[in-house]
Amino acid sequence: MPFLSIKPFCFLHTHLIRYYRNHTPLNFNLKFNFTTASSMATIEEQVSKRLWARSQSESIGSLYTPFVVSLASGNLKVETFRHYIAQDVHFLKCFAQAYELAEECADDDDAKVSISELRQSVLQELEMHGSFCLEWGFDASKETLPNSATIKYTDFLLATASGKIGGLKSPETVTTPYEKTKVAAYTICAMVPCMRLYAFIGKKLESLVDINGNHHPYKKWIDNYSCDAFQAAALQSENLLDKLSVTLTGVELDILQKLYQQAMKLEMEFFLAQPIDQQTVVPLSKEHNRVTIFSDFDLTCTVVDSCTVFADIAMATSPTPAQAQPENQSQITKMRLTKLKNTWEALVKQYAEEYEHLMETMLVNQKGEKFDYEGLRKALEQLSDFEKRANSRVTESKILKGLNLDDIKHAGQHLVLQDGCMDFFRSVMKDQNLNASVHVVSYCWCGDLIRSTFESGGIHNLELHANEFIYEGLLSTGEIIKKVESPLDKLHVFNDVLKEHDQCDQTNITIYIGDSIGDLLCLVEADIGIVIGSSSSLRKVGGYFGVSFMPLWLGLVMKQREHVEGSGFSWNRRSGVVFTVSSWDEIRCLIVGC
Ligand SMILES: Cc1ncc(CN)c(N)n1
Repeated sequence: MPFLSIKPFCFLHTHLIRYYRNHTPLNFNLKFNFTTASSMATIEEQVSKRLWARSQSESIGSLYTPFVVSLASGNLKVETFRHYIAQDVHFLKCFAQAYELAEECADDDDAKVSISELRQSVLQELEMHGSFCLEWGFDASKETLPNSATIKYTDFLLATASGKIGGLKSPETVTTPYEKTKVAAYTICAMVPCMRLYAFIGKKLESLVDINGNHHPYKKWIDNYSCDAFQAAALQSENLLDKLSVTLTGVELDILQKLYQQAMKLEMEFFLAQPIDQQTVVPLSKEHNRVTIFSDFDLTCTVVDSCTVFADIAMATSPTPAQAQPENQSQITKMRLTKLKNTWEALVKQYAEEYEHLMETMLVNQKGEKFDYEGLRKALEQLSDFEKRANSRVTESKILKGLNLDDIKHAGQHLVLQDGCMDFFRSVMKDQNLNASVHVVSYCWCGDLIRSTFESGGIHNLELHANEFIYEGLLSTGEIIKKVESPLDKLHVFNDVLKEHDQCDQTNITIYIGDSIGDLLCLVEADIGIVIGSSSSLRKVGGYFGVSFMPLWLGLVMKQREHVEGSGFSWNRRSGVVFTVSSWDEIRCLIVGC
């Protein structure tokens, strides 16, 4: 089991940092940092930036919708695009109207000017839609009725702009300048995510225009949202929101957050509501009804390596000197604790040194251009031997002796997972269209930790392939039933499972999710290998053997672009390409949709 990421005794600390990062209230800076004018500027910036950062699930969700992926690929049917433009006209007219209402409510002259400028840019966008109609021969008047997703957003926006916001008084009573400014802030807040999202999507799609040799059929649309003027308008709307929200209380900032999230959700639903009459690469659940998912656990699902958890439990299990009564007893306990700590440190040090040496010897030959599966496998055989030796040292040291099963389960229940990880497993398990089997394949020393982690999230039916502690009563003996110790062991598990599944169903598609070198063989063997995180050693070793790393979204857009209607989407095992993601949300969007 890799020790490399071990920082003994930092488990609780990491928990705290992570908890803090996820739970810092939007009004945190207002409470703690409101003394000077310059600090106010930081506060102003932060509201819109924080709100956007918290909307990652919806922004990624929008990017992975069948509509946006097909639009990006250039093969979206023109009829779908026409329908979208007609819906967007309703959306934009309402947007312009909401700006008017917000301008009336704002009491600051600069804010009024800014709102008026933003309104002008919407009118220009509407002109662009008119030019689309001319260029593509659409008759915008043919389709006049907004669909339910469009209505949901326009109703929401107009209600907000009229002061009908949860918890606020009825609109007629919004009379004081303070209350009116608040309504202006709320209204702009319900619009800012739409601007930021389109600026984000515009930039993402811009890079693809070149891939299409500058002949992208929707180039004009992409240019409009990636251009400097639109990017500046998005920023202007954010600055406006930051300014308008300076005087808001904590409760009002919470309302702001809800409005922002609601707008993001409705934006995503707007994309999802576009009728797509063509095969799309996402979500996989639409085209493939049998999916076998494999995932690594340490640092793929978790934020810290489970070695650290066991180190912490071992330290905590050993009584502290203060707890022991007599002086000589206290001395003995102190020595035991020091010995335990030194043993851990020695194990970690030896692991790190040998690992580094192994890396040097593994990568001595000329770096190949082509994908070299056999070379990779041979190199990882060496790594397998090394991992097994390291595990033997751990069991011989008896460092894992005396850990209580209840403590392990408790640690598992409180283990912090990567954002979106638990949601991913839950949504895969409950997706009716997807006949998914889910396997967790891990070097972790103790399967009980993993089981209790997932069970605490309500997940009971995944298949676990990991090592197990041996217990006497509730206490671990320090011995391990070794099942998955190395890259080759992971590959054996993967192949054994697939042998069964492929026999049952040829349309079965396999996905492997991992973060490190130990996952590389499975990553390249799977139909879709997905790397989460940014391990540089994984990229180095992979690159050395000709593995290429491609952002998942880009890979999907390329697949969609190559696709010929009527044929299936083919995914090749051992193609030498693995996909990269920065969050579990991307994987969820790929497999089950947004
Ligand atoms: C649905 C929607 N959202 C945002 C934008 C960018 N103004 C737009 N045109 N359409």
